Amino acid sequence: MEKRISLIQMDVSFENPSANFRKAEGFIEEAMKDKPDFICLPETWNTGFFPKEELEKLADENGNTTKKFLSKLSKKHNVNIIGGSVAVKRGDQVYNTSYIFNREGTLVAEYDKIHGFSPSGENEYFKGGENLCVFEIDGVKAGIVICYDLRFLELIRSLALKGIDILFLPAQWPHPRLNHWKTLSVARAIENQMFVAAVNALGTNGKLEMCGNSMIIDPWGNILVNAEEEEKIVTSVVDFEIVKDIRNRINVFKDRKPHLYQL
Ligand SMILES: NC(=O)CCC(=O)C(=O)O
Repeated sequence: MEKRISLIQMDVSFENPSANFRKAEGFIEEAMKDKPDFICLPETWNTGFFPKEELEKLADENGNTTKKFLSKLSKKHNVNIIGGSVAVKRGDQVYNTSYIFNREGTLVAEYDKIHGFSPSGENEYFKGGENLCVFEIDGVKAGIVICYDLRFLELIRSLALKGIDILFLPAQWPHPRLNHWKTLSVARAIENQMFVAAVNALGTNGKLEMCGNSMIIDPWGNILVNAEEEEKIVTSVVDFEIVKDIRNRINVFKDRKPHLYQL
């Protein structure tokens, strides 16, 4: 089974949700020229990563604006949208939440980022999620994690053990850690023998400069496409037969000895 995946590597305007919604809509329209089955947005594309003083004011109340927006566009274009993530206010907490919509414009899954990036104080401003997220769209079994979650290999192995064939990874990952972004994304693809669709942002937040390099990586660790550091859409075909093939050739999942380690 083959699917076309488009990553929107967007320069996110810091603290400017209305400009970001306009830009995301334009990019989704433009991505349709590549006839994708899946379109993916980056992390906190509504606010940037992340406003501190203005967070509560700028966060999307119950995700209502984002859900309406993604539902309308996925239905209009008959495309599945992995909605990156947005800052969402629920009750008196703010979450870093991803919404996933299918071609019919129906919300099929949502995920709250589990690990807040403590060096930036994200864990103090956002409430961390408590649930893993696995979903199926168009016959594809997928999981999602957000940015800093990438460093927690146990989380991603847990998703792989639930049988996912592709991991979506929206991010706002900055310089100077481009090397970590690339190396860890490729490592997660190789060690779990799955595709990784890693969609980073561009843009600045004070001293932080996001490093782009959105990539689709196959289970052998080949980078099928890389947006480098340009604001643009990149698209690749992914062939899910490769997942079955590599797992037959080098059957890591069969050869594991989990009684000797935690996971
Ligand atoms: N948005 C993030 O979670 C940033 C993560 C990061 O910069 C890192 O892990 O390094």
